[in-house]
Amino acid sequence: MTRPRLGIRNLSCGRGERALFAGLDIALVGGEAARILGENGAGKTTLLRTLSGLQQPLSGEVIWESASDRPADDALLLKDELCFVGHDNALNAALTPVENLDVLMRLCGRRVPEKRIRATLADLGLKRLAHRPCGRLSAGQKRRVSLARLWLTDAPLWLLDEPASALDVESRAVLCARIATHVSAGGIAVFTTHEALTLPDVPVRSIELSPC
Ligand SMILES: Nc1ncnc2c1ncn2[C@@H]1O[C@H](COP(=O)(O)OP(=O)(O)OP(=O)(O)O)[C@@H](O)[C@H]1O
Repeated sequence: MTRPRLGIRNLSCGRGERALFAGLDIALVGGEAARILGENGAGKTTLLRTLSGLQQPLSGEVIWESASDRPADDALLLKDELCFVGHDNALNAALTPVENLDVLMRLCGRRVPEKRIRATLADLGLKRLAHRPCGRLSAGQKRRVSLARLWLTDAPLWLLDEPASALDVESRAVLCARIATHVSAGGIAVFTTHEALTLPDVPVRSIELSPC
């Protein structure tokens, strides 16, 4: 079976004209995970934004080779190939977890039955909060709602920016297990974290961003 590939070649990224890092080379295939390291402001979020297609690199290239029949040079913003959980939760405070997840999945080109969204929230211990406006949830509860996307998507590429922020120990372990399952099934996960995140039975490559 073909495995997806993510190639990052001689990549230089920045904000405006200013380069944050340069000459980054990474090659990942399905079944691999990468942890992006670097001090505050090193450009970890900028890298994930660039990989997702939300911003252009200053130079270099990002190549996504899908496991499907898509051409190798297709843009990464192929919504159904990518699940990007950003540093912000991207939740509308006035909408409930069920409504927010419905919107977020539609933005990725997926229609997920409400029944499945509710079941996923229940599995994640959020059953009683499923219909409460997200503005009335705690920081960790909001993060868990945002991360529930990882149980609803079948995108092969996951880009996760500080996914464990605000999570308690138990939720962090559940998250790690979910990422490991995704990678073991042939997916690719690229994540940033300041905390130690251990993915059971999955090799994780550490990539340090060095300032220019
Ligand atoms: N919207 C923006 N406009 C201009 N500059 C920005 C913007 N967002 C971030 N920056 C700058 O870009 C640099 C890299 O930011 P980035 O968020 O990628 O770093 P990071 O490695 O993810 O940091 P942290 O560990 O604090 O999350 C920082 O110096 C920051 O000040």
